[in-house]
Amino acid sequence: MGQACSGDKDEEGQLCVSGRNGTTPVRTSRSPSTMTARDWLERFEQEVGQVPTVGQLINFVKERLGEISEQAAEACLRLRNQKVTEGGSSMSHMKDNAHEVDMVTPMSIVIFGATGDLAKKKLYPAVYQLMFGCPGAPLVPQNANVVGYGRSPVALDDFLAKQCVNVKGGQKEKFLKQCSFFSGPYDSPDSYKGLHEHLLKLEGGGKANRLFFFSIPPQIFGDVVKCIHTSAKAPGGGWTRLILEKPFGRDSASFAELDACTSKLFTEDEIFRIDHYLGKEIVLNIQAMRFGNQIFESFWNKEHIRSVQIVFKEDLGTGGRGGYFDQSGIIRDIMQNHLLQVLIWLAMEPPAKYDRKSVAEQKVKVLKAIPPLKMKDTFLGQFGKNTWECSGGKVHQEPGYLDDETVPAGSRCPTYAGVVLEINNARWKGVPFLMRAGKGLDERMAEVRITFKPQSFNSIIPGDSNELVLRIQPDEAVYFKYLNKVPGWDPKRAAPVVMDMSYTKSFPDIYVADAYERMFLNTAKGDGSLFVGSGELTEAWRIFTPLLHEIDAKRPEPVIYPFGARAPAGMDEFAAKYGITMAKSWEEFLVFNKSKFGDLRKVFDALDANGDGSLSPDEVKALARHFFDGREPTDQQVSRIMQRMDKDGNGRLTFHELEQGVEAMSRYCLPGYNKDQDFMADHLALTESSPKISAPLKAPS
Ligand SMILES: NC(=O)C1=CN([C@@H]2O[C@H](COP(=O)(O)OP(=O)(O)OC[C@H]3O[C@@H](n4cnc5c(N)ncnc54)[C@H](OP(=O)(O)O)[C@@H]3O)[C@@H](O)[C@H]2O)C=CC1
Ligand SMILES: O=C1O[C@H](COP(=O)(O)O)[C@@H](O)[C@H](O)[C@H]1O
Repeated sequence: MGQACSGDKDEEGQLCVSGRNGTTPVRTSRSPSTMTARDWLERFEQEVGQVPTVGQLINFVKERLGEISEQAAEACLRLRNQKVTEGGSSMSHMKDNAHEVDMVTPMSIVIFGATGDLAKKKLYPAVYQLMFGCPGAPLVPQNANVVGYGRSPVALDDFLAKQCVNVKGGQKEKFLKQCSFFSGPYDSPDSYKGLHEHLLKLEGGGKANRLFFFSIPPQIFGDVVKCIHTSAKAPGGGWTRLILEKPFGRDSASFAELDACTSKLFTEDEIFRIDHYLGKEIVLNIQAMRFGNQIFESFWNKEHIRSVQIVFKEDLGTGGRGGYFDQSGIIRDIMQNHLLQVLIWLAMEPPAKYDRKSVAEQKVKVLKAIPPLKMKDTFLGQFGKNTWECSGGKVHQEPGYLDDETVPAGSRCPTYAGVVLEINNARWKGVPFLMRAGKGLDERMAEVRITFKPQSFNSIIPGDSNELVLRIQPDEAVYFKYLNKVPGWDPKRAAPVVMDMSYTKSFPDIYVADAYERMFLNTAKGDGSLFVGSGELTEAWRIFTPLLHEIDAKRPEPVIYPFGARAPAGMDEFAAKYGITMAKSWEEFLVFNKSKFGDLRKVFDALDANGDGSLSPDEVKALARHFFDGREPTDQQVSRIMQRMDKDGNGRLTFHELEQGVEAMSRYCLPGYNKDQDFMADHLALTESSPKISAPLKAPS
């Protein structure tokens, strides 16, 4: 019989786990008879590379010791549960003592391109948060030196007033005192000697750690890398780490050149290629969902999943930076990096461990199974100008892409693309992965939509496919659409409902860090598991380069869509070729069901609780929820609906405004849709018997 050492609790409250076969060889320094539950847990994680389930852990001990006592099993259970609730898997970016920030050695953070847009929008605010602003701050030393670097001299106060305008918080003054600026060319070793002297003074002249952020155009990366290497590396044995912003080249050849130049001078452990989507909460959550639960991994495959959509939408154009955008286009700007990274984390096999090397291995492996993209599996669009009426009868005008003065006349650069990827491995063969991304659309939104395969038993109670949606932004959420019986006499009457885990509801008041905060923090820790490896970039460019070269050479004509559209005309049909139905917007449901306005009136009246003939934004939310995809629209979506429909601008929507709004929205909803959709009728049918329309059925929590 295995036994727990009697009442043997160590200071952490763990019972010793020992067994009959005390001679079983073990790798830990302790003998099996003295191994604690923690030792066994660690050993499991070392050998298997994940946090075990309780059963796995007990079997693991049994296999090695022959038996395990009940008491000892309980100790394992407690410890394992404690570890899971603390968020304590060995996923290094979640909690990993192997990667700690050195809070003692002086640290300098140098931002190349400090006068630029990214530095202002993201970098200075992120560094401030880590030093002073976020819960638990400081997460990097508060006396870190934050040094901006740029080509032209600046007056420091003016520079800080402009570039730190987005830094918000009570300790801003203290932070600004830590900031300085150094000017010089990017390609002169002498200038970097000057930078080195400047840093030495700030650091005190001894050992220091240095983090260099490349917020500059990639064509000068090579010069900067060389100059840091010759003249500005960290002194006294401190670490030197480089964070490189995308784009990492524009095709296979240019990436290889860039990579050769950086990796000749710095090791892979010193290079942190950033993809800020990897720092977004929902993207990070893919790993926790897949590998921290029991159910997801068991249906994460071609037997159960019919298609995967990875979607990025922006309601902005190119904002006068079209000249820059025109060099890349939406595929290079969003797909080859951000959306592909999301795809990788969704599709890769579990890594043996959550360290940089093991993660990179699995990422490369899944990429190797993806054949190069083909033009026939690609849809291209470009936004044109549009005009619409909004609140108070004001007319809103949006220029088209070609109206941007910085865009070359007649450019065919795609601002929208849809591409379908295949993954030819045992897990995914035959499952289409549709990526679609666009600027100048109806909303800012990014999501993953996983649609499940109907199974033979579904003929008993037919209905729509289940969908698991991971909403990356705005309003992070995970929700699951499934069929639920409608309360009442008919046992077969079921309707789609939503099991909704929105972060604001499930984690109220929790601090959601900006992606750049995490990326700075992980670099300071030396944890590269969330950064992009050289091997995976080689593969990523192999997949995209032939298509990009063909687009560059042949300049296919993109489909022009009006600014603010949900998608270009023809995109739904393109998706349908792969068996994929793109989610409709709330407005479209209304537009397509105009003929049922009588019913809309019923819903409107039912929601108009005080009977004053108008709906408040909250009531509009309920209306939208009723017709949309079952879940609550975000505040942003509701304010957009109000903006478009509330013509007198009084903050309430009359039925007349709603009707007119639907008419106006018909202009957005492009021809070619199936006008006979009966979605609205289905939903109304559900509520016919109920006098008051309320939220859709609440899913069990
Ligand atoms: N802005 C964003 O939202 C995002 C940007 N990125 C990437 O981050 C990096 C920086 O972006 P962003 O701040 O928008 O870029 P900017 O165009 O604003 O340029 C940043 C700085 O680089 C310097 N610079 C610009 N052009 C040149 C040039 N031809 N030669 C030498 N130096 C130049 C300028 O600084 P100075 O003249 O003072 O030396 C400029 O302030 C880029 O690689 C971009 O692709 C990635 C994701 C999002
Ligand atoms: O990398 C880029 O990302 C932004 C969108 O980032 P998000 O975090 O706001 O989703 C995009 O606007 C830009 O064009 C692109 O270069």
